[in-house]
Amino acid sequence: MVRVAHQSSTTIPEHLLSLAPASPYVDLDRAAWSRLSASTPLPLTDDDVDRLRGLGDPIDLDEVDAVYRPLSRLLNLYVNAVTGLHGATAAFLHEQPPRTPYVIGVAGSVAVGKSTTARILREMLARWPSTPRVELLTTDGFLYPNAELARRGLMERKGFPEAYDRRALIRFLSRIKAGQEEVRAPRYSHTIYDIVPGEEVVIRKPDVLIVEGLNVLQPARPSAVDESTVAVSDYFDFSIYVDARTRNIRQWYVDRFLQLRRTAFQRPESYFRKYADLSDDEAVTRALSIWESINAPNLEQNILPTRGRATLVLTKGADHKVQRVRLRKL
Ligand SMILES: Nc1ncnc2c1ncn2[C@@H]1O[C@H](COP(=O)(O)OP(=O)(O)O)[C@@H](O)[C@H]1O
Ligand SMILES: CC(C)(COP(=O)(O)O)[C@@H](O)C(=O)NCCC(=O)O
Repeated sequence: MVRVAHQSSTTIPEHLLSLAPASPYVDLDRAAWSRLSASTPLPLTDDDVDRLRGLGDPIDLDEVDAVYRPLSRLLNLYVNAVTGLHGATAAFLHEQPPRTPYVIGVAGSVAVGKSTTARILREMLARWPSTPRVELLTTDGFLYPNAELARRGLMERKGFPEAYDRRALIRFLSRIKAGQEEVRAPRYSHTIYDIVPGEEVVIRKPDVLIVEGLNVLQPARPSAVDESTVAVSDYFDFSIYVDARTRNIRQWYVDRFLQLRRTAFQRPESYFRKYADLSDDEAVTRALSIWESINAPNLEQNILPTRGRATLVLTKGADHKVQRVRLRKL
């Protein structure tokens, strides 16, 4: 007999224990994870990491070595395995193997550091001979423009699933997966806090596409019809959830807001120009108010519930370093 924790009076017969749902993840601490790629070369330098680091993210070469070197090796194995599988299907059908991009989703809260993760991965994957062309797309380009958000009463819901044109994002991904020569997406600017009229992001048949955004792991909406019954993540070959304690992410958000106040907010065209001259205390109050009214509820209600759908979960500590890695094995 094995006693179950917290249920001192209940026991489960051992033969039934094997029927308990197994976790689909293998859970590794930082040291165990980093030992997995001993023979993989580290292709980046300190200068590369300086260039790729996001605002407020202290990532360094040691972190890239310990966390991203094994991840890039794993992804290289997966890309090659999928290419082999496509080859097998094509051989069976007497067709040429298709050239379709391998698509990786990167999810997580506002201010958790998704963009640094995505940029480092992009650079590392591009150094493998089988995937020299790696493109990066952020889903903010699929937010409705501010005028449309205002019309729908969603200006205080930027980043919530309903603030995105999900159908357009799904159309974009289906064209990518179909191997279309050129696929276009709208461009979002954090400076003007809106879609940039007349500007587009053009993606041209990459070997790998990394799609980064708050909501990329949202399941399909059950009530929707036709193509929207498909989830964005149906187009992913692999997905990563960047995770951390909410109180740490909140602190990172406030710290970044204070940094932005001295930099991006100073630009005359910045939507946040009105915050550029706030005192430290006023800026902290303003940042916390945006966090508590928009980003925290979105994290709790929409983003965190998608964590269990990811192929890999990177859990960061208060110092931004990844402490734990969970990899889906089932
Ligand atoms: N108001 C802003 N002005 C300029 N850049 C911003 C602003 N807010 C966020 N950013 C930048 O946009 C990128 C994405 O931020 P975010 O969506 O919070 O994701 P994450 O922090 O997980 O990468 C980051 O590089 C961040 O520094
Ligand atoms: C633009 C974002 C919604 C992120 O979009 P994503 O690329 O993750 O789809 C986010 O960075 C944002 O601006 N949120 C609104 C609340 C705030 O200003 O913090």
